[in-house]
Amino acid sequence: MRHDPRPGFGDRLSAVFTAWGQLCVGIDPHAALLEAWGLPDSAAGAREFGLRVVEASVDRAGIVKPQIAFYERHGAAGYAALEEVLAAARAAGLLVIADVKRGDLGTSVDAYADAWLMPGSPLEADAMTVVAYQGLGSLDGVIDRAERFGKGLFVLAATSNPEAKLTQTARRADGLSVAAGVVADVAARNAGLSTAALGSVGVVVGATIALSEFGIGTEALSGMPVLAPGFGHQGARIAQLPELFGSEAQNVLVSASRSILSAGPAGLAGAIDAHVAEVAACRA
Ligand SMILES: O=c1ccn([C@@H]2O[C@H](COP(=O)(O)O)[C@@H](O)[C@H]2O)c(=O)[nH]1
Repeated sequence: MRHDPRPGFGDRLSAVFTAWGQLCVGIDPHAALLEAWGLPDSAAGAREFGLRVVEASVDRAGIVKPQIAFYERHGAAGYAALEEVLAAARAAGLLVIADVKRGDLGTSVDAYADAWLMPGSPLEADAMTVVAYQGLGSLDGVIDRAERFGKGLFVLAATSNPEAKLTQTARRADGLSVAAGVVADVAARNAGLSTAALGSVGVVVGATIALSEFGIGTEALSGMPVLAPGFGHQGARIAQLPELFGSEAQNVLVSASRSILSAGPAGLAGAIDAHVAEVAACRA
């Protein structure tokens, strides 16, 4: 029998769901939000913004998702700010998903995993988003690292943006849609790697899409964490969670950024509480 030195990400995620529910609070310091919050459009502003979201999330929600693009746009100083936000969130016990959407051939994408998942890395997170358009096999090294370090991965399958449909509903050589193929490949990898009820490799499925139009049945998502952006600002309603994901709604991370962040610093805690309550109400 295999000996797992660290608890798997799936197990940690399940514990967070039980303790705090399924809301994932986005940390997206858009320039417009920085202005609305009275913060400068700079690395210092993005740092302050991120730290305030972390502070408001503690004891209210269990998961945060920094969107790395909004730190990267400030260059090296943005990355330094991000390091502080990531460290503060992890030190506070929040589960941190780095929304970085990395993908490449094996050796290069492995280095991304070292950056975002390796214990002790300045950018260490608990999970990262990845892209499998070079084949799920290109992520073998990343998946191995995730398993070894007790970390998680979310592979883009059917994304929330409308422009994605043309590509993600295209047929692969095996007849599956690109989106359904990613889901099937992830399910196969989880089956081989984890005995946990919830695997450590999950998928990104937008809450704005109709799964059936992408050739995905909800049962295909069984046992895998599903990161679902698109709630709030992009139009999906949290109340639709059961209708969108059926029995697999229990595995969904309900991701919302602007619908929470637009409440401003004074309204932030209340907005998080309201989102948490809405998720809990439709899961009851
Ligand atoms: O399919 C996807 C994948 C990622 N995202 C990211 O999630 C947030 C959504 O922000 P909102 O303000 O709640 O719309 C953002 O960081 C996206 O880059 C996504 O929207 N869709």
